[in-house]
Amino acid sequence: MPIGVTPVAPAQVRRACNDRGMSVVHIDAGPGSGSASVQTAPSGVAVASARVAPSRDGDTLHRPGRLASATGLPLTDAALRAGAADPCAEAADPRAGVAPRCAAARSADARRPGLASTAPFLRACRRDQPETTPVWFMRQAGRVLPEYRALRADVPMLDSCRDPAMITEITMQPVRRFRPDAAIFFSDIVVPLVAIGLDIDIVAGVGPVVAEPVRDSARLAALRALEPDDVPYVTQAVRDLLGELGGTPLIGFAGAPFTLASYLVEGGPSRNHLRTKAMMYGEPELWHELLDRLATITTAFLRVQVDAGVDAVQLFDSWAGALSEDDYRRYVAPHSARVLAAFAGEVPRIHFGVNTGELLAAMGQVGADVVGVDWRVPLDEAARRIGPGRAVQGNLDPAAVFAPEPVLAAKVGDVLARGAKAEGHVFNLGHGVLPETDPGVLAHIVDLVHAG
Ligand SMILES: Cc1c2[nH]c(c1CCC(=O)O)Cc1[nH]c(c(CCC(=O)O)c1C)Cc1[nH]c(c(CCC(=O)O)c1C)Cc1[nH]c(c(C)c1CCC(=O)O)C2
Repeated sequence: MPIGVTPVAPAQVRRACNDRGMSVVHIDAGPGSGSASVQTAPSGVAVASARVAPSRDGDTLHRPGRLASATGLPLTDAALRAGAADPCAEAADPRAGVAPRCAAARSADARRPGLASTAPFLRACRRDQPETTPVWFMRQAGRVLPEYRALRADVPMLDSCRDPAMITEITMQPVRRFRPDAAIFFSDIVVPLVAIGLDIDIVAGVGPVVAEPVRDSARLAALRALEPDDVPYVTQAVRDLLGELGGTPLIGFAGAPFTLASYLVEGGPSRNHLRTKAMMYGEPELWHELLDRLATITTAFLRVQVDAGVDAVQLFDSWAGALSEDDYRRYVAPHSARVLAAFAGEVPRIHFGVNTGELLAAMGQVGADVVGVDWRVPLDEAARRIGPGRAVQGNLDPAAVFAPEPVLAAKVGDVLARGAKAEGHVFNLGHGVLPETDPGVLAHIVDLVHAG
């Protein structure tokens, strides 16, 4: 159902300050239209959401950043005219000698204290044994959710990745629905490359498409270092999310140098990575310079996320499974190792690739605390290959969601039993959620995992 365009009368506006230090403006758009709210973070960035009358299938849409259509005003104008400037400031009374609630909330915008020792996801990453096995899903945000499809209906993928309100809302959608043990920051692996000026589009059903592939040393110059100012929306969205998430940890992520290189050299998704391997074998100096530049960009992109407060990072080397172990160790591992080493001892580092059964030991050795495993190798065998000192993440076949419930439940039970033999286990799918997946089945899997 479309959001109405009822103008907002002053009498319908209420101001408040929530316990996360955000100024909140509630706007009641009148009977049958639902309500809208604008939250202005201490930084001044406005986050809007609208509750509209339920649609026919009973879903309520939360549409951040779309308050323009709810009120007929641009988002920031709506916030300002509603007087959202800073009610928290009014609440502060320096003479009272008591920190106002809002100020306390503001100071808590670093990683949340105590979470590392309480959140099952973070405990499992550190090879502790929480009471329940933590679970989240790669690609849990996205097309399986009707509320995501509604929000993204006329917004290009990369635009949504550069809008803090959209990032926050899309990251929160699966958290509200499935109650997983971790949220994953909504973005894409090409976002840092776009941020430094590369012409890349994400084409629906295809993936990233690069206008000018990087195939010679002249094009390498385009891969300049990424500065925090290139991605202000990432910093802002992570900060806003920390306030939204309560006790749920937030995972930041980036693409690993090899997987990014494959997109850049091929110009888009590739089955056999022919041009990529041709450069790797034929021009090893150029190859290593390319991966070195990508490692620098990836490290900087993760640094922005970690400094803003994410609780863990996942380095996606989705296509590493295209390589033999020897080639992986020679041409790829040193660059991934440099990225991961930058965060040693700061936050848990998860390293994941698909079809990496033969690479599991090598991927563990590049500096991961947790090694992600696809569905092809049973987790107990995967843990044996990875060796001591690492937790595992995975590894239900993403297609198992289409199995009859008893078969699905048995498969979940098998993953749990084998994962219990590892030093730490984070339940996940063996790769991203498939677009045809019924979200209700994902919620059921969360329940099955938590029930043990
Ligand atoms: C290889 C890769 C990409 N992006 C990513 C990887 C590594 C993970 C993996 O192995 O799948 C990482 C990624 N991309 C996205 C996330 C969001 C967080 C999450 O919920 O996991 C994450 C973690 C959003 C996205 N990234 C993309 C979508 C779909 C875009 C849309 O909804 O139109 C989402 C939600 C697009 C994308 N971006 C990419 C591909 C292959 C595609 C799919 C193209 C398609 O089938 O439409 C590149």
